Amino acid sequence: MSQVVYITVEPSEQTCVDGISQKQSGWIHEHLIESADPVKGRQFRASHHIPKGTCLLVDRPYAVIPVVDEPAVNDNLICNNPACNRRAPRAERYSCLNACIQDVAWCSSICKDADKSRHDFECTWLKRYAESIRNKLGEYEFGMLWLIVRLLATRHVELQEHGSMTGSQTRRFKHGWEAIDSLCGSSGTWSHDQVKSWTTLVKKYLKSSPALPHGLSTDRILHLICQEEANSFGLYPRETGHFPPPSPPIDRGEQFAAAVYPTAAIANHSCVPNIIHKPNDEGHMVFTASRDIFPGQECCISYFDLTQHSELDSRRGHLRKSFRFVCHCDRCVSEEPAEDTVEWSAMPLTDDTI
Ligand SMILES: C[S@@+](CC[C@H](N)C(=O)[O-])C[C@H]1O[C@@H](n2cnc3c(N)ncnc32)[C@H](O)[C@@H]1O
Repeated sequence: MSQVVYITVEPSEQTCVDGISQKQSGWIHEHLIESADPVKGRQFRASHHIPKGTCLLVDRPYAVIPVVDEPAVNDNLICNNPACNRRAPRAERYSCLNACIQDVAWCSSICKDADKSRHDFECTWLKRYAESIRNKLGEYEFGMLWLIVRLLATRHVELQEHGSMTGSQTRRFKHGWEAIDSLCGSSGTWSHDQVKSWTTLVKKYLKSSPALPHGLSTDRILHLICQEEANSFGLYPRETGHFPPPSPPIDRGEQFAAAVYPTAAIANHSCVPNIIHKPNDEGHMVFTASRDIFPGQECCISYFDLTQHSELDSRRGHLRKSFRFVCHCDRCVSEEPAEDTVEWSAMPLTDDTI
């Protein structure tokens, strides 16, 4: 293996200065702890005072896909080696010899070689299905299915390297496939019609086969889609979560990738977030405290650009539609007119309400 591939370092051994990761793997601030909320589920809390500007988390994606228009000519396409994820400018790119899809490229021959076993897992599937999925179902569905294939590819590499899934008993947070396995989201989270449509996609495109040898049941893959849809991040070049929104507003830029992060996925949403998040140049998700956070306080990000939805109805409507939950952040609860309290929380998350 070359020096740019996976470097596995215990989180405690790593340092983070001014929001910049010093290592290739994940890092978690010692005062950021996991706890549980009866309504929201898992959450991050501060165990001690965390000063504004503190870097809290640098998390490496378990799987990431590029999301760009016209990949062949787009300089924002990222290197497909998951240990790199840096931009792969057109002039310096290495493509797949099997010519699977143009979205797959590496920034150097070292990255291409280092990514061989992971890409081999997805290559036949991409060659066989990518074009027809894109033509029939569009870019969103293709991206979702490809991200699932990449989750399975990383699991495949993890199994090859360790023989079994590595345990997290000695760590503060689960990692690897074990962390992906424990992500929230199930068929109960999504509408009946949505689950029915995903079931059809799983049977058609994601069943275990020689083209996609994952060995998992169709139910498990359906569950993985439900988890991925509740936990994946869009990657934008600039920060998300400034509150109050600065004037003029900060445009977070155009999405260039989508990813699933094992630890960052624990962060709940708040419409008055105390964490700003942004991917670094290697696609690692970096959390930074946007104000002082006091012991016991929940640490939250914003799941969307807060300048796009300022009123309570607009914010809650957006979260219900895109993420299928009723926001119970401090700001939404405090802005609820008394008579609305029952209405919002009693409203079922069925298709006709979104
Ligand atoms: C990315 S996960 C966050 C971690 C999650 N709480 C867990 O248990 O793993 C997103 C899910 O957390 C819950 N959630 C996040 N923010 C919330 C909020 N402001 N109000 C209510 N539920 C929230 C919703 O169930 C949502 O689907």
